[in-house]
Amino acid sequence: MRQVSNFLGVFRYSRRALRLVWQTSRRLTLGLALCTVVAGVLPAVAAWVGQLIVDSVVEAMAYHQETGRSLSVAGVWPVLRYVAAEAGIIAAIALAQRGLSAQQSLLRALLGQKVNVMILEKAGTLSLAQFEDSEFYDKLTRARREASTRPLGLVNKTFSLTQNGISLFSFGVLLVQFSPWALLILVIGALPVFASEAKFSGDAFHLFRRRSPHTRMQMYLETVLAREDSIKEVKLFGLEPLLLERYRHIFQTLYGEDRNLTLRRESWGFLLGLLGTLAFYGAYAWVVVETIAGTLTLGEMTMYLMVFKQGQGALSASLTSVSGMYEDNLYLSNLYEYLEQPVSAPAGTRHEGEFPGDGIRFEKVSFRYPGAESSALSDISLHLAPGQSLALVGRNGSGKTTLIKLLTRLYEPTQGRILLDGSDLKEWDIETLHRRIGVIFQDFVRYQLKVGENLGAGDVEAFEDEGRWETAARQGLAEDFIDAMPQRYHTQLGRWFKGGQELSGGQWQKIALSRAYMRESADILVLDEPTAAMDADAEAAVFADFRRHRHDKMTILISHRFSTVRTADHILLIENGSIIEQGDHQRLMNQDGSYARLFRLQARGYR
Ligand SMILES: Nc1ncnc2c1ncn2[C@@H]1O[C@H](COP(=O)(O)OP(=O)(O)OP(=O)(O)O)[C@@H](O)[C@H]1O
Repeated sequence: MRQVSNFLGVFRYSRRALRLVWQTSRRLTLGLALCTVVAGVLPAVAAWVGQLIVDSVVEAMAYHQETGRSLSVAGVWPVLRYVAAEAGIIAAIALAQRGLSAQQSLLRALLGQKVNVMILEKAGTLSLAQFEDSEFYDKLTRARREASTRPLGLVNKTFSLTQNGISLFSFGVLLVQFSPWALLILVIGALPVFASEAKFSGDAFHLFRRRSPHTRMQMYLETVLAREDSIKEVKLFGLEPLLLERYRHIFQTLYGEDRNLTLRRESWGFLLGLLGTLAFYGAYAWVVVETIAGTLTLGEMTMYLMVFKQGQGALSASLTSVSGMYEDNLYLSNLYEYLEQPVSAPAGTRHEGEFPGDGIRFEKVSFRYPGAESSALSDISLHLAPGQSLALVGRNGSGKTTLIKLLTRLYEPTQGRILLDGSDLKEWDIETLHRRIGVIFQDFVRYQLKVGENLGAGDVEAFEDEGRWETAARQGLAEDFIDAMPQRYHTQLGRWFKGGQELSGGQWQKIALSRAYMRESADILVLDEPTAAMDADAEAAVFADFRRHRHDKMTILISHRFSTVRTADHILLIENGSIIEQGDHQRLMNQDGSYARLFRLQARGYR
């Protein structure tokens, strides 16, 4: 029973794949269907015309022998007309097959693009938590790597199976006139090999799925070993042999499993295939004997021989389709699993808070990362009013960036709530919220795009606005080095594309800072260690400028440099996810606690 449902599983996703192909191009799908039917029926017609040729040849020969007449057009024409008809049929088959392959290539391109766009559109709706979940990330990688070519593969194979099915059926119609038993023997002989194909294809997929983490590790190692941003360190630390060895080791394990499966699959395929061949040649011998006995005409024998030959071909093609379809189906299940991944769409609709001008409030906020053992933040309460600045300090891993992730709604608090202008962040329309926040994270993105576009990324509405690029670059202190570049704002950045210029760490940081300034409409500015890679002059200038910006905006600054932190209106010292001291610089110094100790420690270092 399981085998049967396994086998029927072959068709599980065919309908969805077909719908996808139909939505991609109706004309091409119809053309494909038409060519499939034509290419399916015509071989049987050709076999039948073959019979007519032989029989009419035999008849014409007998006629000439009996009458002793010499060859005449009238005598030969009845035979030649069939030959001409067969030539026509063969030409039509060739046309249908060319039509099939042309339409398939066109559909492949269109469909690949459509599925990739679907995958990327879906990626845009997912939460950060989903991206950080390795199992989910695995699904995404698998979907991207394989599934873009699979839907058309499935449809092609479904069509090819249909085409071969039609051929086999029409051969059956011819064969049943000889003997229904012969037909039955052939069908029964072919079933075991079909079943084994379906089983092994299933095994292959499960193998593929189970080891996808290993495959992903292999892909990762490829990236580390061959990409410009990691090669510097890999070379200097001499990591190549070690990583390459790991890469080889993974391959060896995977290859061993592959080899086992391939050997089992092919040996069973061969043995069970023999059964089919046996049945086939049994029926073949039967036809030959019947012809010798005179029950079948020479023409009929020729037809059956052709039917057998082509039938064998159609059968093995169907077999290939079935095994491929099974795999395609399983891969598609992965694609749909990914596409159907539930997303908790932010449901808020607010464009304005209940108390405009109230600023940001955290009320007893705690947060634990999905799957983490302990909380990254516990019981955080704070208030930041417009025009005020807040600095977060604390050891590595104390929870500073996590607080920003909650504020920007990349994650939801596990307990407590965060209010903006008196309303819970959950109630806010997510785009309105994001428009109000300008943020640069430590790991900001270095887009391999033009300088200007790297700035424009901060405000999609002004993505191409050169005037705004220049203003932002001035505020972000990037103007000088951009002006010195060969094509100024139109210089390509990064090394991936032709003519790309690489920047220094500090210059990239200035680009990121300018990007945050692009967000003019934002009244909350968050800088997560924005100046770590800048020189001291630049840092001083950034903060001088920063103060000018503070009039009506809320600024949140994360930094390990106490010299810059001290100017903030409000300072939070965070340890293990909790606030342990807070107040302005003077107050914290007067308290003479951890902040004061750390401040003095750093000040000594600078002296
Ligand atoms: N995506 C994540 N999934 C699970 N745990 C995380 C994740 N990101 C951070 N953490 C954990 O949460 C804690 C707080 O991390 P966070 O990045 O907020 O620290 P931070 O104070 O910004 O540190 P740093 O000064 O090094 O930037 C750390 O213990 C870290 O291991």
